[in-house]
Amino acid sequence: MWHYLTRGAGDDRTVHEAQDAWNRYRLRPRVLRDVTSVSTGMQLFGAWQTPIGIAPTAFHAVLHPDGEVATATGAVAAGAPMVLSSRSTRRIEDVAAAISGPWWFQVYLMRERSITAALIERAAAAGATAMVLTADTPYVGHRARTAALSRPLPLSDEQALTNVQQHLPEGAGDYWDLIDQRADLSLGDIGWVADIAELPVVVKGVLRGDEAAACVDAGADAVWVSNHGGRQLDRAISTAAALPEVVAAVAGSVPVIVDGGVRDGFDALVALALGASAVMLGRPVMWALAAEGAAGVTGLLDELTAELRHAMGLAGAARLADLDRSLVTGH
Ligand SMILES: Cc1cc2nc3c(=O)[nH]c(=O)nc-3n(C[C@H](O)[C@H](O)[C@H](O)COP(=O)(O)O)c2cc1C
Ligand SMILES: O=C(O)C(=O)c1ccccc1
Repeated sequence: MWHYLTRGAGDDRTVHEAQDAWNRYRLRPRVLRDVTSVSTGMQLFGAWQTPIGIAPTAFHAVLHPDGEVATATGAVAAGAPMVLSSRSTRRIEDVAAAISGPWWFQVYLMRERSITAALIERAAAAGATAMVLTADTPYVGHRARTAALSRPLPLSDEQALTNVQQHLPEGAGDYWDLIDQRADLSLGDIGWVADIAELPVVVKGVLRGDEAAACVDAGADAVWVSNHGGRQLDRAISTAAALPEVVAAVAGSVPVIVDGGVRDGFDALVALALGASAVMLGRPVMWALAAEGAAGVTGLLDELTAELRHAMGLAGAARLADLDRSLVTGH
């Protein structure tokens, strides 16, 4: 499990660079601003108390007996956005029941489109307020080092198939093939997801300005700068390096979200000042879930949010809207 979570594709070059890349920026604080009360409140396909949220990650039942239900419970208590993975080990409806407010659903296009469509419909019916289409995984990254080190995940077929079982065609032989990733996903799929869900679509896994602009032209309602935590294309650039180019290219037409190597409130502050509207956490949520369940997830999100709030005040920003590009230098 440790290897599955921590490592990435190839030689882990992209994984190793992720955290250092945020640390290459430095802050240019404002002074003599009233920072008596600092708010981290944020609106993005829902209203939240913090712009620090939960990136979609697979198979939470391996980390905690309550799986994604515990993660969702932890997110709600922190007022943080949560993105539920297509590879959730808890039923979409059961996770949604743990959340009274908004949440987002991550879409993997599976080989059998009708299964993906059914998951999208169920998520929308259960109260999701946005769809996150993962674009960087036409097939899963080559994780040879992990494979050499790891044993199979302690995950039963029943857990892995929780959400798809009911949609498998009668007598389907190789169902693993039906739910595997599609390699032919395209810009047209943004509209495909939007039409089924009747909800905004975020495209996750964008690392270039021109690609972000193409997504917006194709109807994306937000773009999410991500290299999938270094698990897809090794030697892909860091998200800290890619973010400014993407922000410049979309020029305020849609919100930009970012993840990858964000580990404290200062990383979050840098990302928000560079123009991100929200900053998402992958692995840290999994550590917190494994260690302390829902309370661990809330504790993690609260701690990073408190750190962000304190740093915002010292940088002279009382609201997220006060954060701008002039606050950061470097890279
Ligand atoms: C174990 C693991 C499973 C993941 N599963 C998914 C997934 O199901 N869907 C998806 O879009 N991204 C998935 N991701 C990528 C995350 O959403 C996110 O992009 C990445 O973890 C962010 O980097 P960080 O872990 O450094 O915070 C996964 C990442 C990890 C570590
Ligand atoms: O491991 C991953 O990063 C991931 O996104 C994934 C893809 C397919 C199945 C499970 C997880």
